Amino acid sequence: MGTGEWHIEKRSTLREDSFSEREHGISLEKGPLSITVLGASGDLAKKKTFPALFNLYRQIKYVSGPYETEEGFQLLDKEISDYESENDHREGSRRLFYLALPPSVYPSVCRMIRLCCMNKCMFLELSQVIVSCGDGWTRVIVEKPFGRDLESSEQLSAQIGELFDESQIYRIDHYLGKELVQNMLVMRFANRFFLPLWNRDNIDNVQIVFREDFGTEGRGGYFDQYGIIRDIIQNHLLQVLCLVAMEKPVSLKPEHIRDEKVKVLQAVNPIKDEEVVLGQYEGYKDDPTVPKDSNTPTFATVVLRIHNERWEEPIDNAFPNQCCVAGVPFVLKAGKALNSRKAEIRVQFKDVPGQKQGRNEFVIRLQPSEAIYMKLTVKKPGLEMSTVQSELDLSYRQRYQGVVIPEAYERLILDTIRGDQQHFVRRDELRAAWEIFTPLLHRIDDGKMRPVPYKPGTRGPEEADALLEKVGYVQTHGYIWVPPSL
Ligand SMILES: NC(=O)C1=CN([C@@H]2O[C@H](COP(=O)(O)OP(=O)(O)OC[C@H]3O[C@@H](n4cnc5c(N)ncnc54)[C@H](OP(=O)(O)O)[C@@H]3O)[C@@H](O)[C@H]2O)C=CC1
Ligand SMILES: O=C1O[C@H](COP(=O)(O)O)[C@@H](O)[C@H](O)[C@H]1O
Repeated sequence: MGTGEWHIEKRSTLREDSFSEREHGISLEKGPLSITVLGASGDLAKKKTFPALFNLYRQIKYVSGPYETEEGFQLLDKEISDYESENDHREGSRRLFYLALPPSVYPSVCRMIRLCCMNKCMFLELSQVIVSCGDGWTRVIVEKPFGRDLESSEQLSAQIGELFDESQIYRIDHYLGKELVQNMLVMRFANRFFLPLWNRDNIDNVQIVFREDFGTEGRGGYFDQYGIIRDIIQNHLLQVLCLVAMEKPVSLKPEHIRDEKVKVLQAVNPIKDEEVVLGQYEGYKDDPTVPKDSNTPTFATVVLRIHNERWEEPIDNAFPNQCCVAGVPFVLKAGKALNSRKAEIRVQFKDVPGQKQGRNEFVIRLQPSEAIYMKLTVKKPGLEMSTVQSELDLSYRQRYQGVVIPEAYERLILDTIRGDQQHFVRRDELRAAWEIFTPLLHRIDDGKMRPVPYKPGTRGPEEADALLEKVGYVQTHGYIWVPPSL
């Protein structure tokens, strides 16, 4: 739905074999399913939502109209109801609304959906007596950024919470749909060799990195209101941090996993200004939609410390006033218009006494070319007794040849249809995420912290690498990776 005239497009129906029952017992429901994309003419819908929907082979109808009035939504309801009547609707009508919209219109759109477009109960054809609502449902997918800070997010949550139950609200963070993000808990908790090492005694620092080699390009107007912390760090990278740092959940049930995520978020210490570097690429303000005095960061490195037994250094009782030894630094780094595109988790282990060659690193590359590798020291092959840096390498393209890794949105939309909220953000989780970043965001919004300029096509501000070094990261030199040939 957007603005302008109505028009309708039909596509082929879903292949019967494209779903299978999930291990945790969620089975395919039957009955007509209507998916409505609100914000259909926008960037997100074009880049992510439609391709994902297309891959799921669903019908897509396009209905345009204003967001604030009932009229358009009544027409939408009629369109969906007609479709449901044309199909076998005895199993219940299932309606999924995907809000690819700015959060400012979420409340009015949700109100209209509640008022006009909820799934219908089924009638006996002749007597018009309600017999059942079948397995019908109405679910709403909402995109990030969900609010601008703690207060606005809570306000939004309260407004939407009056209209829909938590079980109907799917707060999407597409990083949770990425293959290697979904692998994180399996790797951590299903492998013996990680269990005893995953803590402050062995891990020196963790980096969670997002780099893009293009700027805001046509999205300057949107981006300038949010900046890189709200666009990437407060949501995508923080969600990844949860999976890296959380304790083992009681089970893989969505609520158990989300309970642990909330706990770890609540244990994050307040961010210190001296552990933040902000940057803005030169040329960002040339975009006519960006104010000339914009203070918005397009790059940020933020260090988080987690106050719990696993990650925090114990206070040395001999030096109770000693400050600043705050435990393992989790360095969240994101930037636009840099010299490369990648997203990765880099876990760097502490030095081995007497070993000078390089620290062990465990790297999970989310994109591009999914890979998990472990940098380690081995004997250099040959007659001499010398050492060299090498790797244990699980490159997905090589190891899983012919396997298609689904797009994150494809997976998450399917989860919504199945009613599985494991990879979606719960309300209390969102609140805890905003609690971490709101003070810093307000300091930036008030101009108390300013981004340093950096040249597009570089690594970003040099200060960021200096901060990384200051918190303990030691770059490995002399490591050469030889890509395997297929
Ligand atoms: N299966 C696979 O595909 C594998 C691929 N490789 C490849 O081998 C190459 C080397 O791997 P690896 O050593 O892990 O990764 P890199 O050499 O790319 O980066 C290592 C770390 O050093 C930082 N860094 C890079 N340049 C600088 C600099 N000038 N100053 C300060 N810090 C810097 C990086 O920061 P930042 O994150 O900001 O870049 C990153 O934290 C990479 O291209 C990698 O993709 C290796 C093993 C397996
Ligand atoms: O949510 C967002 O993510 C994209 C990057 O997504 P990816 O899956 O390609 O890593 C980013 O470009 C955009 O600014 C942001 O809003």
